[in-house]
Amino acid sequence: MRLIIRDGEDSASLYVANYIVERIKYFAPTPENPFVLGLPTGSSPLGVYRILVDRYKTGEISFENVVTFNMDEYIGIPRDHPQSYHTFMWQSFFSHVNIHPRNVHILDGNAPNLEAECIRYEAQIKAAGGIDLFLAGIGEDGHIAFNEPGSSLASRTRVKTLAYDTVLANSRFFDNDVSQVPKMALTVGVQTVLEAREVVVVVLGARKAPALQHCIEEGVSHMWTLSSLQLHPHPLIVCDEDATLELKVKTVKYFKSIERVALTQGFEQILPTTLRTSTSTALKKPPLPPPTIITLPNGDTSTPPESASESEDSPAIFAPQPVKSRLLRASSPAAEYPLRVSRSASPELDLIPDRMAERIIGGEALRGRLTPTPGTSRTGV
Ligand SMILES: N[C@@H]1[C@@H](O)[C@H](O)[C@@H](COP(=O)(O)O)O[C@@H]1O
Repeated sequence: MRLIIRDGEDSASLYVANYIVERIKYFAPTPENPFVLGLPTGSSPLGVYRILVDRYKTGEISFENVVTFNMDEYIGIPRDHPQSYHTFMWQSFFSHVNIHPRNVHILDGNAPNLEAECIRYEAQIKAAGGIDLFLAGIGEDGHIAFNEPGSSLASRTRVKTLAYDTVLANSRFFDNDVSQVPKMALTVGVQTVLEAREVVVVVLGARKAPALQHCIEEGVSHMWTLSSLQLHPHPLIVCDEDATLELKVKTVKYFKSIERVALTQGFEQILPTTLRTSTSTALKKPPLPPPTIITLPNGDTSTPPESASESEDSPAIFAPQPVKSRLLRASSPAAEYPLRVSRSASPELDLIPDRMAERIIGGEALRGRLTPTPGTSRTGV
């Protein structure tokens, strides 16, 4: 985990914007090998977007070959609603730079089949070669995207109910009227974020201080989903002084000293650029075969999510790699840990057999009162 602390919002935003510009420029994206950028909404990234727009206007950076995927979108408000994330992104950023509309991806919170929309989104990310850099903000409850407390750390893009704290916090954008705030959203999952080659989080202001403290100083917890970044190989959090208010003095000094020492040694507190991003197309994932169309129970069609078998095969670490933890790769725990017994057709008997009774002297009488053996009936127990 790298934590960069700046005096205020402006200097923190400047750091993040410079960082993104550097990443894109070094990557030297082309139409065949675009830079894939994950993007957030909220007030935290606004300063970053402003600087990126300025840099574009001065000719320093081009978004011609940048593909974007937004983190989330409300369900049920019109796409052109002033507070939709579509509106936010076009007003704050996309309209001011040379990005191709076809390269912009934002979840459709009005899709006729929301689950199919989520599956499609994951497939689009995979087809783009994965996300090179995911920029994020956080909620006051430590959520990343809309992965509210209690979200699975193996979650993927899905429909999510918003926590009351989030509805309350976001009511400032809806005339402070909680009743107007959508209660559900589509969001990329924690796992979707962790699979980005690099994650950069901007955390501003005292109201984010408790969340930052939990995520930096405490353990990984589904109650503070940003803390999952502790499992990512290349996470960077950039915050202002106010956001550090709940951190121990020792923690703040430690992270500041790392940056200072790195600078006095003549390098930034980042991995060598050549290790982080490559201009070689060979390092990108190969294009996917045409997606298989599946028919959902309600008759809609969609593409299936890819199995978790990929990404084991790159021996050289040239670019930031997706998380390989077995736990975090488990898109389906049931598939990851198959039962050794054949599963019963009856849900009542669909349990792992417990043969403890066999090990208890005189346990015959107990047999059947413990977890049933598949194929036997509980009748008469
Ligand atoms: N879904 C978004 C998050 O992605 C964002 O990080 C958060 C913080 O917003 P702000 O930066 O305005 O505090 O707002 C919403 O909940």
